[in-house]
Amino acid sequence: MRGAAHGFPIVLSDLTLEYPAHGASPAHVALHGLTLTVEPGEVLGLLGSAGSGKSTLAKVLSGAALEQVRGGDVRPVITGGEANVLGHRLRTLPKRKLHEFRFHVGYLPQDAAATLPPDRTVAEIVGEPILERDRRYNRRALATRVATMIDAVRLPLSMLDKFPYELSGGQRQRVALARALVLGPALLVADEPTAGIDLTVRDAVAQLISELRDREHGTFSALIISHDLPVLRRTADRIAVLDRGELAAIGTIDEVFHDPGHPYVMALAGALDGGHAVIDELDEGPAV
Ligand SMILES: Nc1ncnc2c1ncn2[C@@H]1O[C@H](COP(=O)(O)OP(=O)(O)OP(=O)(O)O)[C@@H](O)[C@H]1O
Repeated sequence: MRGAAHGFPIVLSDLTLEYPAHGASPAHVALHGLTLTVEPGEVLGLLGSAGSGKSTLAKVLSGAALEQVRGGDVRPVITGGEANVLGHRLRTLPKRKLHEFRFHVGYLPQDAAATLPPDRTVAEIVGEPILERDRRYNRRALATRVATMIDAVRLPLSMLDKFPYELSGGQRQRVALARALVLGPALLVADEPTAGIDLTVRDAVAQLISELRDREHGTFSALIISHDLPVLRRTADRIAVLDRGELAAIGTIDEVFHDPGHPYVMALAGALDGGHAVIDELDEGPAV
C-alpha cells in the first residue's frame, strides 16, 4: 500500500469491521467503509456518538482483537477493506507476528483501570510488558524504567508497591497508561485515557502525550479516543468524528467545528458553543 510504504503509522482504506454472529445474536457491522490516514508523528483524536465504533476500531488497530478468543468473548473482524498499521496488513497478519506487532503498539483499553490484575503490585503491572518481551531483562534497568513511567503519569513512587485495590480509579487509569507506554511504542491507541481522572491530572496526561509526540520527532503517533475537548486541543493535530459506524468529519478541531456539514457534528459544535468542554452528553446523537 502506498501509505504504508511511506511510513504512515495508520492507513485505513474502506475498512469495515463486523462482530460475527454468536448464539442468538446476528452479525453486527460496527464500522463501515472507513478511510483515513494517520501521518508520522501525528496524534489523531477520535470522537463519536455512543456505539459509533470507536472502541471496536481501537481493539482492531491495537491488535487486541486478533488475540486468541477467551471464553465467550466475541471479537470484531475485518470483513472489508484494509487496515495497515506500522506497515502490517492486519487482515493477513500471521499469528506468529502478532506478539511482536503488539510490542510496538501501546494499547489502553476502555476498561483498563478496572481490569488491572488484582494480585500484582503497580511495579509488577507496569514492568510486565518488558519481561514478556525479555525474561532476562536487567532488574535494575527494569526498576528504573518502571519508576520513570510512574513519574511520567504523575504518580508518587510510593505507589510502586501498592495493589490496584489500594488505588483510586484515576490512579489505576494512570497505572494502565504507564503500562501501555512502558515499551516506548511507536503508536499509542488510547480509549478514553483521561476517563475518571480529575481535572488537574488530566492536564498532566495531555501534556505527557504531547511531550511524547514532540520529543520523538515523528516516530511516535497516537489515536486518542476522547470526548474531552481540552485534552484533544492539547494533544490532537486533527480529529475524526464517527457517527453510527461511519466517518462524519475529519480535520483540525477548528476546521471540523467551524464548518460542520454533518448533523452529529453540528450537534457537537452546538454543545461546544454552549460551553461544554466534555461532550459525552450527546452520545445518543440527533435523529437524522
Ligand atoms: N461483542 C460485541 N458483539 C456484538 N456487537 C458489539 C460487541 N461489542 C460492541 N458491539 C456493537 O458494536 C457497535 C460499536 O461499539 P463500540 O463499543 O465500538 O462503540 P463506541 O463508539 O466505542 O461506544 P462508547 O462511546 O459507548 O464506548 C455498537 O453498536 C455495539 O453495540
